[in-house]
Amino acid sequence: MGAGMAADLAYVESATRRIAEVAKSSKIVVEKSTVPCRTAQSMRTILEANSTPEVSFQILSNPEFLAEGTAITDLLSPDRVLIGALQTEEGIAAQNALVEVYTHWVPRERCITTNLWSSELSKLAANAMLAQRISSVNALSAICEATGADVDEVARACGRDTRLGSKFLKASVGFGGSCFQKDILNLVYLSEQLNLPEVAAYWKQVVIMNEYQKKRFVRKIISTLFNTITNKKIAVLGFAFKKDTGDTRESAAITLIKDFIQEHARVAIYDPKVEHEQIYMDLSEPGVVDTRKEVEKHIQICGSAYEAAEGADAVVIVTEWDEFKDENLDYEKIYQGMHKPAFLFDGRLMVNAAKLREIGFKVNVIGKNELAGTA
Ligand SMILES: NC(=O)c1ccc[n+]([C@@H]2O[C@H](COP(=O)([O-])OP(=O)(O)OC[C@H]3O[C@@H](n4cnc5c(N)ncnc54)[C@H](O)[C@@H]3O)[C@@H](O)[C@H]2O)c1
Ligand SMILES: O=c1ccn([C@@H]2O[C@H](COP(=O)(O)OP(=O)(O)O[C@H]3O[C@H](CO)[C@@H](O)[C@H](O)[C@H]3O)[C@@H](O)[C@H]2O)c(=O)[nH]1
Repeated sequence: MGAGMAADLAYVESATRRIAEVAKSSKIVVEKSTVPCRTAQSMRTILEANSTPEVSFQILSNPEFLAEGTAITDLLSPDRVLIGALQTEEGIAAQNALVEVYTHWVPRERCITTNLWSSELSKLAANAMLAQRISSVNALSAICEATGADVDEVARACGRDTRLGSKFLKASVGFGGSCFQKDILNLVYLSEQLNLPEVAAYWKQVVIMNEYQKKRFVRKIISTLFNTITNKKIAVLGFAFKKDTGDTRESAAITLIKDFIQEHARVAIYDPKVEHEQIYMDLSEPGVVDTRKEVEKHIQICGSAYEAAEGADAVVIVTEWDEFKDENLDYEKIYQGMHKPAFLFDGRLMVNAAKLREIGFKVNVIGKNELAGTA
């Protein structure tokens, strides 16, 4: 039940049983992983069934909020540390003990204490709200492309309202990463289990919009390349789900490249960090292209953006690596090596389109229309 949506808690359960088995004295058990709301209840039932007058257990929820690429800064200087506990005398004592640990490097006012269920739900809620902002701005990016509004300008104008705030409003080819989709689907499943179908549908739309954004980008590329990419060479810059990490879990690049392969394009990939083996693994598709040899027929993994773009019909920026910015990459050189017309699709709003158009590129940026500013 819940396949593809619910969290698999088998290992949480077995770890809890193991703690119950081996504990010789009272313990505070801290949930760090992201779990469905009320997971601590099952843990408590297991632990309490094994407690004795000498050995008792307290469970705390202390969700991890670090983001990849900034993990150390996030650990050393978190916006907040959240610690949830049962609001019993023993629960609050355990909560205070963990607060004490954090106050060695985190100011006390940044440690938020709540009840256990608020803490578990807040982790899912924070990720759902962050992803929702991206889906909101991505939904607006489609309107921008159709009207001549510029999604960066819209995000800046909205973000200056202190009630909205400016962060996490960067339109993109879609959010990726191991957390957002999984955690939202977890929330959707929880809502369904709680017989709240409208709530479930509301959060599910964030994921649906994310999928739509990726498909929309692919469709735009195909239609711009005269409705076919068969045998055309597409250079994909970036494979990781975001910059400064080699992680590819749920990366938009995977969906995009699989679609390019499906449309019989030749795909050249460059990412500064991702391991080549990882790329082959991610692009294997059981029953379609299921061996590395099969994948190799469709893709070429390159050592630089220049190599990937050599002889390409289109360059597609998928990950926001700094080295793809126009002040860091020699786009003149890239242009020289490409088939003409040379198309560039910016899925991360990184390049100065006007500058690249001057070089000769046909530029397409998510959430921007070439005719912007004209009548
Ligand atoms: N990645 C992030 O940025 C991040 C941030 C905040 C919270 N989280 C949460 O932290 C948890 C872990 O995420 P992650 O990205 O580190 O996952 P991960 O897959 O990178 O790491 C999980 C680790 O657990 C090990 N493992 C898996 N099954 C095991 C088992 N049965 N016995 C022993 N070890 C086992 C794996 O080998 C791996 O080292 C998740 O709940 C996630 O939602 C992750
Ligand atoms: O304005 C933005 C911000 C991010 N992204 C994309 O969103 C995804 C996720 O980015 P980010 O949240 O920075 O990375 P994660 O490492 O997935 O971190 C998220 O997921 C973690 C795991 O739960 C949480 O701990 C973090 O707080 C939460 O930010 C990436 O593909 C980004 O490129 C955008 O498209 N536009």
